[in-house]
Amino acid sequence: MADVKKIAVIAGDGIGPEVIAEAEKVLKKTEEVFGYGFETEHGLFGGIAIDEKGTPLPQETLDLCKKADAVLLGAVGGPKWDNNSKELRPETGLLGIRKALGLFSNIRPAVIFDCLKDASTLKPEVLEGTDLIVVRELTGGIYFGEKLRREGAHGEEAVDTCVYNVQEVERIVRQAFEIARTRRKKLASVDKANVLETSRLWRETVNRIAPDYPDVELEHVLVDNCAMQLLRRPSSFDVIVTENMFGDILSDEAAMLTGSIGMLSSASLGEGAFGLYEPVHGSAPDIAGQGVANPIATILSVALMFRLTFGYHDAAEAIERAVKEVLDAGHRTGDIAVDKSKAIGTTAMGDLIVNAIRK
Ligand SMILES: NC(=O)C1=CN([C@@H]2O[C@H](COP(=O)(O)OP(=O)(O)OC[C@H]3O[C@@H](n4cnc5c(N)ncnc54)[C@H](O)[C@@H]3O)[C@@H](O)[C@H]2O)C=CC1
Ligand SMILES: CC(C)CC(=O)C(=O)O
Ligand SMILES: [Mg+2]
Repeated sequence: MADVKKIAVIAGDGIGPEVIAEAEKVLKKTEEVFGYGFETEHGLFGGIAIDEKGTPLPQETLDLCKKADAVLLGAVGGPKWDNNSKELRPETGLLGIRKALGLFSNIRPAVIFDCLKDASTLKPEVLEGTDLIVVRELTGGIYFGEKLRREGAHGEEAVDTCVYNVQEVERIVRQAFEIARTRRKKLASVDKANVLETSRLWRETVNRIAPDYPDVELEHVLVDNCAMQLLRRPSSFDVIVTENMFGDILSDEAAMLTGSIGMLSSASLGEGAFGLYEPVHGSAPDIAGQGVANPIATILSVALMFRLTFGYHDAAEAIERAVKEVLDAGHRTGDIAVDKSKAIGTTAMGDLIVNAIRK
């Protein structure tokens, strides 16, 4: 058996534990089929950690993640904690873990499975050939800038500050150029440089380093236009690099090209091989506890973990092949089913994929 990899599993809230259970079955099956060794340890995180430990990100959970080779995360949040103070919000734990682990780069691939074209709200001919990656800056920008409430001339005011420095922009943009080099060699840098100073710094930085990547075709796209072009000509995008909030919003939009946000996986990376892997979706309180969530985003996040952190390309391919095989055979969870009456549940979808994993 290859050396045992330590994986910290933090399932979180809502559908988090439901989709993580299926991803863990996939881990186990790849152990059996490929002989890789995994040691998983669970940590409390998000709303459940607030309830049990009084904080969304307990120190022991952070320590568990730091000791691990990779982290598998479900999702956090829910109405129960929506009116809590900032420190006691599950989402604060999510931002905190990304920052504490130095995960500045969030990679979100949106790949269309041919057999799911009818599940998208877009016409199949618009989707034809769509295969893009959103590279989202993850530890800067308005989500992390100073926030305050104050009394203004017209009553209470709220302030969110957006800050980016050159180093933060340069490291994510270089990574995006490198990723583009391994693909169709096209990079769209998305900003709002006609209005925002942080975006002007972003664009200047992109233009300064672009000559280092003469083989990559660069376009600058304003974020409002990008939101529109993603629906108009999605197949023309290859790699999209953008700041934290724009990337958050555009990747949810890109998810709908694939048919459902339940399909979109993500990797959050820093300088080394260590990574945190999670679905792009949230805790989906509207369907939590019903056993109907689509586990594919989380299962494909395991494939990303194998490829990007462990270099287990054979197992990553086997998982992706298994997902395709199951979808090609017509199996659908409710979010991607055209005929909802034939939809299967989370566990059934997980079992089908596990059974389809082979060398
Ligand atoms: N990474 C994380 O942990 C994230 C957490 N959140 C949190 O999640 C909570 C809910 O946020 P929403 O805005 O509702 O976004 P959401 O992504 O949880 O749900 C949006 C819609 O997509 C559906 N959906 C999401 N994942 C699905 C899946 N796997 N299978 C089938 N349908 C799925 C939901 O049922 C819902 O209708 C909030 O507390 C939010 O802060 C939101 C986004 C990311
Ligand atoms: C707390 C939010 C930033 C979570 C989210 O929407 C995301 O990371 O996609
Ligand atoms: Mg989001």
